[in-house]
Amino acid sequence: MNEDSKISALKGIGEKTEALFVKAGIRTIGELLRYYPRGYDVYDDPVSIGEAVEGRTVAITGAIYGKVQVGGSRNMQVTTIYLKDITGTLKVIWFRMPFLRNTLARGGIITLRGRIVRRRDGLVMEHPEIFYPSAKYEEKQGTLQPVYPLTAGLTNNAVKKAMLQAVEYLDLKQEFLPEDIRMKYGLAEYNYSVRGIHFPEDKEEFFHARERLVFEEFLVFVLSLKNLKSREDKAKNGFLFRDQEKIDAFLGALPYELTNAQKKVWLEMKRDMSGEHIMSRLVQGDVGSGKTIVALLGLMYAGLNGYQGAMMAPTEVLAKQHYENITSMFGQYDIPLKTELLTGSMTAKEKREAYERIASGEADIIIGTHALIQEKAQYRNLALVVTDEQHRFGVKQRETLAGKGVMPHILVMSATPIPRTLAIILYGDLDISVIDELPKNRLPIKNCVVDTGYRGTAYKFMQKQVAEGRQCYVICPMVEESESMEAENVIDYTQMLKESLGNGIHIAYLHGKMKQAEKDIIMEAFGRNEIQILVSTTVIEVGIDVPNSTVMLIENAERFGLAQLHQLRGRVGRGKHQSYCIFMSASKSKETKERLEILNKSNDGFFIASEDLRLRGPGDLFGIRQSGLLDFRLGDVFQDSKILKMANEAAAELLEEDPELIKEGHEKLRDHINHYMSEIMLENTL
Ligand SMILES: Nc1ncnc2c1ncn2[C@@H]1O[C@H](COP(=O)(O)OP(=O)(O)OP(=O)(O)O)[C@@H](O)[C@H]1O
Repeated sequence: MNEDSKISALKGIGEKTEALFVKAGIRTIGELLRYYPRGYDVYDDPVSIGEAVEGRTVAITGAIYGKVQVGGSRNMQVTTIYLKDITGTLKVIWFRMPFLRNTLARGGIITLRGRIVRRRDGLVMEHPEIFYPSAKYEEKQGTLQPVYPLTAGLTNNAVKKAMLQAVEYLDLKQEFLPEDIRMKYGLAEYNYSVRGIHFPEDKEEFFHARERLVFEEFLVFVLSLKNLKSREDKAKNGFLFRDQEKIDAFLGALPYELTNAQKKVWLEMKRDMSGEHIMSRLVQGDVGSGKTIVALLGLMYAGLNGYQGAMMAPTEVLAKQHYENITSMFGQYDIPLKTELLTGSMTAKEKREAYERIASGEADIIIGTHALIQEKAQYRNLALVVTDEQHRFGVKQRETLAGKGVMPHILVMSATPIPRTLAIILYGDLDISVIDELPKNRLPIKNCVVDTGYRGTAYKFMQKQVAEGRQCYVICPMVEESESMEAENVIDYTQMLKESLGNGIHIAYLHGKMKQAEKDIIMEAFGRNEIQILVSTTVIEVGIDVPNSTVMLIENAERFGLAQLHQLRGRVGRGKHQSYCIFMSASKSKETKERLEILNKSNDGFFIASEDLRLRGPGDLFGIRQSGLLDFRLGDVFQDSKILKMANEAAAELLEEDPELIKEGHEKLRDHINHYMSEIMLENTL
């Protein structure tokens, strides 16, 4: 058995379980080993009730006090007990587990491990794991138990069981980092690290293991990027671009003037596209800074010069939004270019017809999702691709397109405020432009951080804004237990909001489990102001642009990262009306207040990102990754910026000494990079 063996080679994995693993992208032992935990349950020593702090997950040993109660609604039965120790009494609840009643009714000493939250009647432990009798806790005490990202049907236990076996077979895998690099940067060995990331004995082992794996991930990334760059440096610009009067006329007719920053970027793009080499440019700009219009100018430039331009959006909702805006602008400003939409959810017939118009050159500007670069999409003369930073679209896509013999100009848009030093490493293959100025007509968003007692006032405020013709977003409280409950939760919340606000205001909801067509209908209606209040999960966060919306109410703001809150807030303040963001939080903790205060004070993405990092501190690596930027499996470019810089330095040294990686001790690393590059290619064609 080796890393390429199928996972069915492991004990206890039959056909059904294998199918579940495959659904999660795990076919081989190697893929299983790289399926890293998304967090850990830390089984710390039990604390007393008096020491229980809101927001923490703790273990508490105590006596079951009084009767077991089962209440709540039929859909959501709630089992309640009281736990008592010498420092106090704590309420404990479980959802949808009425059968616990019999076990708990026996009374006695028990250990419970769960999250402490604040409810109306004080601190409550929610849905804890039960150790009964309490001595059972000792078996787990002091350990870190992996928590894996799961797809429907696959349990954490199933992954853990398979992983334990895979880790056993690890010695089959050889170290591939060159020994001198491992020594210089003090990195742990591969075997130790893989074992340590899945089943760390203690926190120290976890940190060492993680550091090595993050380094390895960054090193491979940086090396492939440099590899790509050296190949691309030579790419000559085979297109002929001439200035287009229609673009100047278009700019003159727009209801606003471009900001100086936008003008500068547009000039840089024009220079690139008519220059000697193929353009590879990243445009970085804070939320709402007006990146879309700049991208559109690029697309028009391609189209009016007789070429095709394509724009790839990260979600279907966004692709549709761009398609509609661009199509209507072309109509309004008399731009003789034909637009085409291409997304995964279109019917086979619709897609076929779109492919035909793309291949024949009838379509000039093509807007869509991933589908844009799939095998069947053959372009007539594609000269520009605009993409989004998400999912490393830039790198993957270039490889795929190059594989089709097409070498278009590339423009990557990013709203992530990464400091320049990091951007240069991460986008080493791109030139960087920054839009560092917001449109002039903008009024800064007014922020406030409030507790849930303010909810009624917030609703009245939204009512008033709607009466003035404006629109609002409400980000619903999150449900951590499960995705399907999230949908239910949004629906319940919407119902409650309808009851509070009465008829006359159209309120609709949006969540990740809805079908694409349903989401489209809602977003389009919201765009036309037929819906005034949109209740949503965070699916709304990227790029949605409805400038008439002026209120963003975020429930449970304490549960989001600052960067994400900033993105959410960016959905308002996009037009000429004064906008407001209300961060509502049930938490009384000082840390939460301090964090939210940063958003209250500032609307500047760069400042927020740096403050967020400062507050969290470099040791705060447990649990969920914060940014998820660039789709790294383990590394977080913000929190692991030191490791990223180290890996970059190591890559530069390596390539200087051995540019082709052919010297002794480097072959395994080279194989690994080739494997990584082909993985990227594979993901593209799936
Ligand atoms: N120079 C400008 N003056 C006034 N309004 C502008 C200007 N440039 C863009 N806008 C408008 O500002 C709004 C936001 O622009 P856009 O959607 O391009 O932002 P963005 O940078 O893509 O933001 P996000 O990252 O949040 O998607 C749009 O409604 C757009 O029409």
